[in-house]
Amino acid sequence: MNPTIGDITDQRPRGLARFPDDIEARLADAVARPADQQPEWPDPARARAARDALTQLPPLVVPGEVDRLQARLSQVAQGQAFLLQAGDCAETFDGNTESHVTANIRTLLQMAVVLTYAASLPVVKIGRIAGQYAKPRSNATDALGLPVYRGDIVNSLDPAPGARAADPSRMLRAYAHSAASLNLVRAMAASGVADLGRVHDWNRDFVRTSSAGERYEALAGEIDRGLSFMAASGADHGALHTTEIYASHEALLLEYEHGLLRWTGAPAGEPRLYGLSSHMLWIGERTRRPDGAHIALASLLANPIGLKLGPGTSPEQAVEYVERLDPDNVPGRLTLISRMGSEKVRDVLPALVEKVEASGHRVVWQCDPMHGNTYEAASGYKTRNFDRILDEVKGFFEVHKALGSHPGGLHIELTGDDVTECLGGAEQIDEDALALRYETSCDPRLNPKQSVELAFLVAEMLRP
Ligand SMILES: O=C[C@H](O)[C@H](O)COP(=O)(O)O
Ligand SMILES: C=C(OP(=O)(O)O)C(=O)O
Repeated sequence: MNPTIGDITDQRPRGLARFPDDIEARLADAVARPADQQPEWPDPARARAARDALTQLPPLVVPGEVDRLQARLSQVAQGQAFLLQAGDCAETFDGNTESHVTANIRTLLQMAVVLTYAASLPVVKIGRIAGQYAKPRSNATDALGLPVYRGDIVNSLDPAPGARAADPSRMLRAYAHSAASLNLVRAMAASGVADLGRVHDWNRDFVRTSSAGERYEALAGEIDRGLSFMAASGADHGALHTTEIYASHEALLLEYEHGLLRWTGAPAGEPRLYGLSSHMLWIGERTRRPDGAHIALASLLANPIGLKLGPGTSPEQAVEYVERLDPDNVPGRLTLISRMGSEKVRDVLPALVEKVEASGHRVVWQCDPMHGNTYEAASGYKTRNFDRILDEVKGFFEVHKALGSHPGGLHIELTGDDVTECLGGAEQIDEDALALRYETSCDPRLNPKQSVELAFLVAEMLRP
C-alpha cells in the first residue's frame, strides 16, 4: 500500500510513445500550458518517475464503465434522471478504512433513495471517492508559514517542514488507496448492501431518531408503501437489490492524471483517450483558466467532465467552456457545477443557463451548495451553515423552474461519520459544538443526519 520512491525509480516505462502521434502532440501542448495549483516538487525528475510508474499499472476503472456513466449522464442532461455526487472534501490515507468508506456510501445511498422517490427519476450516484486526494488552496503557506497542505497525494497534514514537502511517492500510495476503496465500492454496489429495502430501513431509523423526524414521516411512509406494493406485485427484480455507483475526483494533479491516461476503448468501441484514474473527472474553480493545462487536458478525454463555475463566471465564458469541452455536442458530456453562494445564485445563474441552453449544448446542470457558502467562525473553524446550503439549492431549483431547464443534480461534501463541521440542521450544531468532532483535513462536510435531512428537504422541492 505504501511503495517507496525506490519502487518508483525501479520501474522503467516500456516505450515512451503511448498514444497516436496527433494525440501525443495535443497532450504535449496541453501539459506545457500554465498549470495552477501544482506542487513544487523538490526533485521534478522523481515526479516524472512516479508518473511513468503509473503508466505501467493497471487502470483504476475501465472504458466500459466510463461509457456507461456517460450514457447515464446523457439521460440526466435530457431531464430523464437526476445526479447525486457526494463524498469527502479530501480523502486521506489514514481515513481510507472499511468503516469510513462504508459509511460514506451508505449516506450517498440513503440520500439517493429519497431523491429517487421524490423526483420519480433514476438517480445517478457518483462518489467523491477513490482519488479525491488533491486540494487546491487559497494560499501557498499556512498560518505557521509552512507549505500548505495540498492533499495526501502531495504532502502530509502534519505541521512539520519535512512532512509538508511535496513527495511524489505519495502518488503511488494514492493509486493504491484508490484501488482499495474502489474495490469495496464495486463490491458494495453489487452485493446487496445497496438493497432498496435495506437502505430505506436506514432512513426509517433516521426519521425515528432525528429531532425533525416528524416532518419527514409522511414521505418515509409513502416510500414504505411503494416498496410494499412492489414486493406484493412481484416486481422484485435485480434492480432493487444492486445499484451502480461511480467514482469521481478533481483532476488537479497533472502528473497523476497523466500517468493514468490510456489509449483504449470499450470492447465494441473505438480507441480514445481515457483518464482511467476515475469514471468522471472535474476541473475546479481555481484551475479552470481557459488557456491552462487543466482545460486543455480535459478537452482531450473521453470521460464525462465536470466544471466548477463560481459567481465570477460570465455567460460568454460559460459558452466558451461548453464549446471547448463539448465540441461534439454530446448530451451529458459536460456537467456544469454552479457554486455561487446562496446570496448570488439567483442573480448570477439565470444568465448562464439561458446562454448555454441557447447554444444548443445539452449539459447537466448541477448545484454545489457547499463551496460558495464557506466562512470562518469566530472560533477559527472553517464552516458552512445548513440553512445557507439549503437556500442555495432552493435558488438553483427556482432558477431552473423559471427558465424551464432541468435542475440536474447536487454536488455535496459529506461524510458518513458523525462529525461536527457544518452548523445547523435539525441537531442544531452551533459554533461551540464545532470543536467536538471537527475531523476534516480541508473543508467542512455535512454529517450523515444533515445529509439525509438535506435529501428530505430537497425531496419536498422536487415533488410535482
Ligand atoms: O475544497 C476547496 C478548496 O480546496 C478549499 O476551500 C481551499 O481552502 P483554503 O481556502 O483553506 O485554502
Ligand atoms: C475545490 C473544490 O471546489 P471548487 O473548485 O468549487 O472550489 C472541491 O469541490 O473540492
